Amino acid sequence: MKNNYTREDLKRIVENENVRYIRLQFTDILGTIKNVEVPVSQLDKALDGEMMFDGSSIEGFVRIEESDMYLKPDINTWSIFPWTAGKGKVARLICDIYTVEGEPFEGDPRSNLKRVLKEMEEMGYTSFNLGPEPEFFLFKLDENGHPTRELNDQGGYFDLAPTDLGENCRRDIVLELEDMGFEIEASHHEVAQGQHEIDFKYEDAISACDNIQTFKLIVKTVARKHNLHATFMPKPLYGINGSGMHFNVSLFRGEENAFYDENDSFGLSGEMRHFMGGLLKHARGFTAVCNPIVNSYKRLVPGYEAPSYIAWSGKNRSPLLRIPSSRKMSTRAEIRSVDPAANPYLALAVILKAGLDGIKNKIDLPEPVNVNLYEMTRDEREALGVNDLPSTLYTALKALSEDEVVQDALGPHIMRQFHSNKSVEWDMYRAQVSEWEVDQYLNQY
Ligand SMILES: Nc1ncnc2c1ncn2[C@@H]1O[C@H](COP(=O)(O)OP(=O)(O)OP(=O)(O)O)[C@@H](O)[C@H]1O
Ligand SMILES: N[C@@H](CCC(=O)O)C(=O)O
Ligand SMILES: [Mg+2]
Ligand SMILES: [Mg+2]
Repeated sequence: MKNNYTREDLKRIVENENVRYIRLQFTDILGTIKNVEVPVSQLDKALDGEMMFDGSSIEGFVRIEESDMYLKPDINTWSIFPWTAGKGKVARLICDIYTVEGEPFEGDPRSNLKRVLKEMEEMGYTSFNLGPEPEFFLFKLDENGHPTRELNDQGGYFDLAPTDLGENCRRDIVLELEDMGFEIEASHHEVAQGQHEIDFKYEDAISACDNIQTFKLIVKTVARKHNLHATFMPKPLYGINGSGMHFNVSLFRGEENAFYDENDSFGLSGEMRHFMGGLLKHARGFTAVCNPIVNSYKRLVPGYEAPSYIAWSGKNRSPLLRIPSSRKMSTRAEIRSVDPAANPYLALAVILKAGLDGIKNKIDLPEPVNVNLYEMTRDEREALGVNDLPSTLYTALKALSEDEVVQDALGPHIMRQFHSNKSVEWDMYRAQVSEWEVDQYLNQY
């Protein structure tokens, strides 16, 4: 979704399209999109990277004493929000964050991903590609406009109307996404009632993460217009599938997919096997980043097409990694644990770093597990050397503290802020008394 506009192009577009405001966007450590909105008269100043904001007001960024930060827009991310037609349109530019000293800010997830990508380039690769598969639920709003957990349809996987009442909403979402330059590959109802998936074409790491952030914004905005609430919460309802955001990834060297080898019996290169070996080795360490909220772990349980065990397969959907059957340019690894609560820039940084560590250290890829892991006993899994993914945010944070490669992928600033913020979240959660406990214990004890 990158364009190649010059400053002059933007000025012409502003004039022709009657753009009145520009949102300068960035993402904080927790994955939330932040905006500084400026009138279009400030376009030059913004493009010169001279717009300042107060970093101390952003969670996990900096202390009051060092709060001034600069927003440096990426001109290739210019886009007009299609729903702002009328009086005056609003456009956005996605920004990197710089310190007053003119250095990329180490707490900025987008700049941090660029740092890890440099390491990849030094190893001879030219791009890391990501095709994400974000899933979400559509729920009804109550009479006060607040979200409920009441589903608005009874549809199932690939069902068509009239059962799929969310279809009109999803179709509108796709149209708005296309207006913003997304190349939509597929859009369908997911396995659970009220659950949807829209897949867009893979792009290089930074553009793909920018796309995920834009995608979430558009899905939520359009759903509201249909009087629905779209949620990317990983497991909103007990007993049915949760929402994942599978990451399909590949490393390219120029026009060549470094994961593909036509001479290998599976069509997979040695680099890919080592990359996957690295992913498996660091899977426990990177889980806190890819599954960052308490609720993420309610999804990573057996039986709902989400992984709970560290293994790979070419066929089935119960392990952490799957190798979809397409080859040549589409040869890719699908990481099935990631969920849509993850900060995409951070999740991709830890995944890339884990894979590169596999290549650097020639980490061996174990044998695939082509049976349904959900149906195996712990002893059977242990006999195959299959470990568990962390089952709570607490165990995931502990595994993160023990994995230096994953910590390096975050850098010390993000690591410190992420870990302390998430530890507070866990402490708040563990003191709660849930309905399940009351139902189980109130009478019995
Ligand atoms: N070389 C590649 N590198 C990274 N991503 C790729 C590559 N080739 C294709 N993709 C992306 O992979 C994604 C494939 O999504 P698709 O829904 O087909 O996967 P799936 O795993 O079969 O679906 P599901 O898990 O929902 O059953 C798309 O975003 C596509 O653009
Ligand atoms: N919803 C499932 C994935 C279903 C699928 O394979 O598309 C998950 O939580 O990951
Ligand atoms: Mg899916
Ligand atoms: Mg998938």
